[in-house]
Amino acid sequence: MTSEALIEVRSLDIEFTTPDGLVRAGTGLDLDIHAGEFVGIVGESGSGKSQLLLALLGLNAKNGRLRGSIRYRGTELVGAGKNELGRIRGDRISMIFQDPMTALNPHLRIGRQLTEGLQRHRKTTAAAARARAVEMLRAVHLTEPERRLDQYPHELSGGMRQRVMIAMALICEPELILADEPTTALDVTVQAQILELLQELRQRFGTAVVMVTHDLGVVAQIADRVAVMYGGRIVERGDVDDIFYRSRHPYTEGLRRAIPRLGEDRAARLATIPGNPPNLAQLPRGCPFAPRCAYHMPRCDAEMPTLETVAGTHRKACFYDGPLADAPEVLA
Ligand SMILES: Nc1ncnc2c1ncn2[C@@H]1O[C@H](COP(=O)(O)OP(=O)(O)OP(=O)(O)O)[C@@H](O)[C@H]1O
Repeated sequence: MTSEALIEVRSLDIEFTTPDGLVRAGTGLDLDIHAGEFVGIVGESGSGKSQLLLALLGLNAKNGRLRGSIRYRGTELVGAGKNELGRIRGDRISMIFQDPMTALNPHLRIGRQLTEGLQRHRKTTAAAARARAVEMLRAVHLTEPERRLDQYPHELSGGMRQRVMIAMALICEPELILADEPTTALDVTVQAQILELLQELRQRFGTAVVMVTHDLGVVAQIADRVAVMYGGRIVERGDVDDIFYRSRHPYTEGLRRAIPRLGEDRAARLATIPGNPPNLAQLPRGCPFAPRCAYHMPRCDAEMPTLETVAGTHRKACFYDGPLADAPEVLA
């Protein structure tokens, strides 16, 4: 892995104008993504993870606005024109979604969908594109790749469709793949296979991956670095071990407790963090996690803590400096 930054996000705000007021899906986001690394972005539903991912591709709703800076190899993406974004999107940076059915066209054969991006971004003959599509389907371990090209998405299982999406995302050999909950819609066994596949392909092609998930356990297995989001902010980030074994943010502690463990009742586990995430249209003045935080202090209601260095590249945005209740715990 090199230390070259592919993406530099600085002071990024992601806002939506709505009848209920301004929705702040992202506030003051700072993040670097280096060539070849696997970055996990974790948080509960509504914490702004998906919007951050979409912002990296300049994809934003009509009522949305980006402020701040996102540089891809030095090129500013905030405010970039359609042509510039179009050149990067699908070619240098591509995306995998949670539900392959929303990204795959049900009326088009797999082969056509796979080769479309290649033919748009590269001058490739139909025969060469088809050969490349077969090669990619092999790379994602789909059996009978030639036959798959002539099939429609509904003829494949959910896991197979996700493999097709990964093949589609990889076909132009992007430098970065953005994956939004790519395994959530799949059953546990297939989930593990897809994660393994992403890891294998990353090593083989040297592609960086940013994966969004609500499950800290998923990124534990696979990520090099992790950013934890809450209320549209990154509240803790660091190496995967910083976040798992040396976490210093009470919210991360809550997420860690919510990781499925063998023999545990799922319903009981999900109740680990009491209360609800904040309404992004009515964020409090202080720390948005304060109302749910077991380490809450009066100062937390008045001021928002900024990301401070814990050690090395480990950062946390929290005024509480003592040990967390489960700090010595090592995950099984
Ligand atoms: N076009 C829009 N207009 C208004 N609000 C929006 C728009 N798009 C997203 N939001 C809001 O932005 C917030 C962050 O959404 P986002 O999808 O990034 O969260 P998330 O952490 O990925 O959660 P999930 O796992 O549910 O997707 C949500 O409250 C959502 O309602």
